[in-house]
Amino acid sequence: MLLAEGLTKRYGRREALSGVDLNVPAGRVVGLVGPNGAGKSTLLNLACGLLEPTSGSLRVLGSRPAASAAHLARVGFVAQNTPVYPSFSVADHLRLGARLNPSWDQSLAERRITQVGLDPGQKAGRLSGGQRAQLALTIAAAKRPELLIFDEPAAALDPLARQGFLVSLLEFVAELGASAVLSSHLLGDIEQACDHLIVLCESRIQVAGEVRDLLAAHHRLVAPRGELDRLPAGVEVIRTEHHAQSSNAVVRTGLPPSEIPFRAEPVTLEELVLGYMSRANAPVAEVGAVAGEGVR
Ligand SMILES: Nc1ncnc2c1ncn2[C@@H]1O[C@H](COP(=O)(O)OP(=O)(O)OP(=O)(O)O)[C@@H](O)[C@H]1O
Repeated sequence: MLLAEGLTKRYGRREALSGVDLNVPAGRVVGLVGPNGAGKSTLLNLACGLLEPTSGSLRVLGSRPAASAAHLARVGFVAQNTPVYPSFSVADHLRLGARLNPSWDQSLAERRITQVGLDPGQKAGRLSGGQRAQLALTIAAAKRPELLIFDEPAAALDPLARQGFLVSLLEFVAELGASAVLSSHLLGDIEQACDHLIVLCESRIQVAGEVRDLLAAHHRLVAPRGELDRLPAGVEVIRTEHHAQSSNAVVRTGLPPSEIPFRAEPVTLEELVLGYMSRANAPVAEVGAVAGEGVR
């Protein structure tokens, strides 16, 4: 679904993406996470063809992004803050969608608008944030795309509206048999909705893969302080935290827990993501250390 090789995007001298390699298979709901300024919107805008790479390549559903009108119809995009036309009514948005999209599914659009309780006569500028997000999602989905891309669509919504939005998103993905990419700072949302994870920090991919595989390959270790040096080869330390008597570490390894000389517990998705974000922020000399107290 997404294949990037050496993908680089510069804005002037600022490198927003640096040599990104990615291979995400079709049929996934992908969570894209990373701190502010990491390059998430840049990656999503490249995937929609709104930006051109400076170098490297990106293929979306097997083609260059926005390669043709037919390819554009295969991708639905909901931009940050779910923009709509304020003076157009909900029904006007559906009419516009029908005019602009050859594969438009009016009955799907009308059914969803009714289901989420939107008034077709209401001006979009008077909708709440949650209602606007539902409208934008409906328009993107009524194109019947193979891939839905969302840039922080639910960031401004209250927990109940966010939940409603996520449920709608997953229902669309199931109904359309589509893939989806969703950028978010809300790790709970990612955990709930996504089966594939990309952590992007400092313009680079820190880790990417199936959530299930990533959780299986990472552990939280609890060791007496100063003893993490005894970790065997093949255990990569992602993050350590030192207390008076003990050290905790998030590690990545293919070794069975029985071969690790400390108590190994499962990690949560949040611990995993925070581990990689902290490592990306660590001073250069400490990044890449394999074990011990050098990595924080
Ligand atoms: N049009 C632009 N011109 C110059 N620099 C830009 C432009 N757009 C983004 N940048 C810079 O590129 C970097 C990546 O920005 P981007 O918006 O992709 O990050 P992000 O991960 O989506 O951030 P956020 O979570 O805050 O939305 C940032 O340093 C940003 O300042």
